[in-house]
Amino acid sequence: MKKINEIFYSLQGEGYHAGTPAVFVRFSGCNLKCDFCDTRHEEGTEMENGDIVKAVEQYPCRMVILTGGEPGLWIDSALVDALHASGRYVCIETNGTCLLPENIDWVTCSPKQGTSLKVAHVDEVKVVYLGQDVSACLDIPARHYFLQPCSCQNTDEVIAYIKQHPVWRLSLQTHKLINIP
Ligand SMILES: C[S@@+](CC[C@H](N)C(=O)[O-])C[C@H]1O[C@@H](n2cnc3c(N)ncnc32)[C@H](O)[C@@H]1O
Ligand SMILES: Nc1nc2[nH]cc(C(=O)O)c2c(=O)[nH]1
Ligand code: SF4
Ligand SMILES: [Mg+2]
Repeated sequence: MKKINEIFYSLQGEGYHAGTPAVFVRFSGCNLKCDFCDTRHEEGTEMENGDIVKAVEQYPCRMVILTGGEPGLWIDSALVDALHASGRYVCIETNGTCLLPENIDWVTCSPKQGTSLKVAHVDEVKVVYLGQDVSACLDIPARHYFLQPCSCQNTDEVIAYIKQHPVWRLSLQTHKLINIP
């Protein structure tokens, strides 16, 4: 059984796949307590892998985004296999502190200060930028490096930093700008 906070259909708002229709599976609970966290995730309902796949199958898109809370606390290769068998492309949003199954299609890692990473494979690094030293995040091997303003509040600061350090790209939380989930 896995504890699920919500399953909803929207567009990926952030990072490399921004604009892509996706079903979000939000797992309950997290091992960190980031001051800036914009998500309520503690409440939840217990679901089997089959129930999760059935809920995802209500929607016509190919992309599924496992998020939370911290989905790495819950997920296993059997869930990812079941989503693959249902024809889905499986992405995860993770803080990187958990070992993940290797069959996930796309890993977005958002490292948090003072934590050590256990995630083995990362496609995109996406850091919430609040003026901290982010240079060590570039040591994580990945295909893309994004800085994301905190709740769309400090975009000017993020743009200025990126213009000085052009290995980074801007990720806006576009869903908040257009008022969708
Ligand atoms: C809610 S977290 C869930 C997944 C995982 N726990 C993590 O932190 O990556 C999803 C994404 O939202 C980002 N995030 C959380 N609060 C934010 C905020 N106030 N502004 C911008 N991004 C935020 C996280 O850094 C992460 O990239
Ligand atoms: N539209 C939309 N895109 C997102 N990308 C990552 C999200 C998350 O909370 O993990 C999120 C979210 O909550 N909504
Ligand atoms: S790791 Fe992710 S879900 Fe957990 S508190 Fe931080 S931003 Fe929120
Ligand atoms: Mg969110």
